[in-house]
Amino acid sequence: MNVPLKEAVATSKVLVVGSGGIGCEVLKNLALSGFKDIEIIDLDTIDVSNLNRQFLFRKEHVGKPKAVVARESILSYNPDINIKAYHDSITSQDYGLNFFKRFNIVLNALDNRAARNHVNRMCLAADVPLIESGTSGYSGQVELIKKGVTQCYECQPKPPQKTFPGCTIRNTPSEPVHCIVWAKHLFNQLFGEDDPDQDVSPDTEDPEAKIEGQEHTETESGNIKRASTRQWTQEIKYDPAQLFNKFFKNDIEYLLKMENLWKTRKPPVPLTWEQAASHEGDTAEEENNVKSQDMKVWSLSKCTKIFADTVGVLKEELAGKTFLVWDKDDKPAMDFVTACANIRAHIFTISTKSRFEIKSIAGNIIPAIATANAMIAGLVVLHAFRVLLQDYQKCPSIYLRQKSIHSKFVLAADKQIEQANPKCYVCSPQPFVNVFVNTQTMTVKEFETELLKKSLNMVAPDAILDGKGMVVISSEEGETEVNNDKKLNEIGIVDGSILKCDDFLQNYELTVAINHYEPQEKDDPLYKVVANPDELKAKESINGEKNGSEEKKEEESDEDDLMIVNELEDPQEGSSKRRKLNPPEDKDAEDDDLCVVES
Ligand SMILES: Nc1ncnc2c1ncn2[C@@H]1O[C@H](COP(=O)(O)OP(=O)(O)OP(=O)(O)O)[C@@H](O)[C@H]1O
Ligand SMILES: [Zn+2]
Repeated sequence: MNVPLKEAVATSKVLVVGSGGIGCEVLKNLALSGFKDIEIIDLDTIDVSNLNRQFLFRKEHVGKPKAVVARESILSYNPDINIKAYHDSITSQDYGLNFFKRFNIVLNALDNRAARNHVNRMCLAADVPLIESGTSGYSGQVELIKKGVTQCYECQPKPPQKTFPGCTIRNTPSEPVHCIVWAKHLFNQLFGEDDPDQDVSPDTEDPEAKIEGQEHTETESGNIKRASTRQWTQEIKYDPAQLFNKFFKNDIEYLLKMENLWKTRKPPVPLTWEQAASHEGDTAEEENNVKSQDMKVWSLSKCTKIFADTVGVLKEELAGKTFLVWDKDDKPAMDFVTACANIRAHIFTISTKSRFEIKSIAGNIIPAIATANAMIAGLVVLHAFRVLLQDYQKCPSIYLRQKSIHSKFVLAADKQIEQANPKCYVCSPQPFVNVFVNTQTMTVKEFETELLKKSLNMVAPDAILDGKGMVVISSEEGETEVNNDKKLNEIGIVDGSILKCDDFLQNYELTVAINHYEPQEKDDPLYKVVANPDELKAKESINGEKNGSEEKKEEESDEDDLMIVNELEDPQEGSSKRRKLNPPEDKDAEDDDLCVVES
């Protein structure tokens, strides 16, 4: 390691987000390469299934917070490191802009898109370089995200995570996976947390099923009864025969009445409890099968028996609890899903599957590979070295992939760093405004009127709380009125929050960073805005016309309460400068950068 790098490593402050498979490896690499100031955050506790690859954790740590144990293990390698652990979600409002600004670099080691999007946006706003990474089985990727230099995590649309339309699941399954998803939904309807999106009964709103001229009527089997499925199940005391006949006979008969669905498809065949229990068709084949129990495809009669048995066991498990959580590793829960998925597959003439196959589909299982995590974590820290020396151009994305006949390389790098997408909603240059408000006393309505409209020249603002994706102010009447009288902090707008604001009536977007501020002296303004005043207006619209805000400026502002400070000034020094500048007689040459809104 050369001297400048050694120094940079020893003096930099690093945040590691996530201490799972990649995070443990990254932490070990950081500790062994001389980093002295590390913070680590993870929301989870240690599960026994983590131990095969998350080597900072041992059996005795199961159930303890990952971040806390990771810190202790790292300190046992090197007690001289200053390392702080947070057992929390990075998306919590406690980790706002000012939290991120404290770091020289952020290293993501996460496993979900929502948290990655959040950290991406915070790092862009705080202008802190972020190294993003991930693995999936034997594949992986490392990518640098640096404001103004590279593309961001959200520059390119990501393929949607695979979901199936509700009507395919409820009305017209055609593949085993559709039956497996339905069976998981059935588990939740009977034993799990109520989720209206997981209805299992026939979908009468299916556009394909609609008969022209016939309005939808509320029917026994259709959407309307949905809410009472659990109640009915309790009333019949989880009687397996009645449950079976509802889901596999009555509901199927109901589906058959939606004749449009079966014009081009093979119609399902309703199945009664008695028929299924005494079904003989494939028993002999099963008996002859030498494979292990998990690899066998159960016969229909066996599925029916297991359905009845597991309903009994799960009913007992539910007693005294509000709901059960489906888990692929919970035997009765997995057996129930296997049985139900195969019974439904039988009804729709879809191929049935072994418990093993159904488990891997139902659990979305892609095995985590320790060596893939280790390679990616090594590359993350090598990228971090270059970033600390500001060698950004030497940090193109690197991909880990399985060796194939097409390529003998396991690691492949892009030729150069990817430029940002100029149309990216998240990172395209957008006026950035720092506002200083008392988040504990200002109401949402006051914020909208005083800040967004009067100070920032918006006419019909929509404001989204970044990271949470929550619309806090809407130009649509009635949509966010409930927020009006709430204090900003009551709806999660706190120091370090970021609001994406868009004007419905003008071509005008702003990113607003919130800073909590309490006036200290009598003549301190109630709030302040730090921005480039030229940016605080609508862009010309497509046809070249200006709109809205010019006139508005004329009529507004009898304010002593507000000042707009040019962003070239240090906002933290605002109050001393303000005192100097507010009274007209104090104005001197230095003040040219400042713009005070006058009445
Ligand atoms: N919002 C978040 N804030 C903090 N940590 C998070 C957040 N979301 C996910 N994580 C953490 O990121 C880590 C990702 O690690 P990994 O992909 O190895 O997942 P895992 O849950 O440990 O393992 P697996 O999913 O394979 O069972 C997890 O420890 C998880 O708790
Ligand atoms: Zn972007």
